[in-house]
Amino acid sequence: MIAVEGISKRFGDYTALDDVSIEVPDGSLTALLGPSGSGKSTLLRIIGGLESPDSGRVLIHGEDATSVPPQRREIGFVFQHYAAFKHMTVRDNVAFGLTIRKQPKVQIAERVDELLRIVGLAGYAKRYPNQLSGGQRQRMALARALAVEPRVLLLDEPFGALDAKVRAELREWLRRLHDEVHVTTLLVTHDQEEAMSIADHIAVMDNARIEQFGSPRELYDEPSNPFVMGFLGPVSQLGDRLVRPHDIALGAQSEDGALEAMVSRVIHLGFEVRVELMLTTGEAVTAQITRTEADELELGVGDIVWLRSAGSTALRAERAVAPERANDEPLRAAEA
Ligand SMILES: Nc1ncnc2c1ncn2[C@@H]1O[C@H](COP(=O)(O)OP(=O)(O)OP(=O)(O)O)[C@@H](O)[C@H]1O
Repeated sequence: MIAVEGISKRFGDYTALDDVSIEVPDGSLTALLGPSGSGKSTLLRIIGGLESPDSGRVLIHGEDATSVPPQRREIGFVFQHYAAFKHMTVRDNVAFGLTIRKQPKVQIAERVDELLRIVGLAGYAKRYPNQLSGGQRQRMALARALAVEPRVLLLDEPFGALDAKVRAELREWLRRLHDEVHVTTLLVTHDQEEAMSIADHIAVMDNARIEQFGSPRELYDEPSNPFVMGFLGPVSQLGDRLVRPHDIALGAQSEDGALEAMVSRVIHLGFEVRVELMLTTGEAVTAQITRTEADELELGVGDIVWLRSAGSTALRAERAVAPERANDEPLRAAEA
């Protein structure tokens, strides 16, 4: 387990991390998710020992690692732009950490073969880094980081420089790799879909703090505040409530507690239909319903419909923090 306790970090008078605590369960793939500048990379770099905190502690498997140099933390790193040795083959790049540790040649060869197989580069051992695609280079980087059997893998936007299609493929690939290797992994990303689709746990960061920590489902269904709710998916405001567009039910008849609205646009997205509406207050609301529901209502622009919140995920719009979570409650993952 990686535990971060009360870490703060300032750069001049800018606060990059403000009393951050988090526990990353053993063997999990945990994402640090947040907008640019929220402090994700700084937290990762402090865990890796590339940056030192002003206060607080980093515990790796129960040992205080706060002042242990990075090379002795048994950590593997992969960054967005990986600096490979250009004059070395893929095989030698992957073997690098083992070679400098002077391990027996036969053992190195076996381990490298296995790693190249795991990352799907078995046929590429003799190539040079500039003969690989961007995605292949990042997979080589992963193999190289894993070669020395780190206790922890730290990934900082490892697919950030790749195009959307390759990103999506590598994301699935990383999940499968993690299922095979099970090394405790922390992934920095600003992409909520990436975090939601592969992480066991997500820490949502904003303004130098962790806003919420939990499974993707917990965060989506029970966001503790409007920031988390909005960062993980679309949000509509219905009266004084923030709800998910797919949690808005549309009816043709007026009913208690429902809000009157006029249909301003109907957008067919295949199975789903996005309905843009205008409340009597003049506020715009977006609802997402199924094609069947839209057909039953025979929705057309200018129609009057009645909206109510039908889902369980709703926050009061003016409230910053949900009442069930106190501010000082420690952030930790649910039992796996
Ligand atoms: N060495 C440094 N010196 C001064 N300021 C820094 C330094 N490193 C980071 N910062 C500042 O700290 C803040 C947090 O940076 P950090 O890189 O941790 O954010 P991030 O959430 O990872 O964002 P991004 O996704 O853009 O990398 C930023 O405003 C950044 O400018």
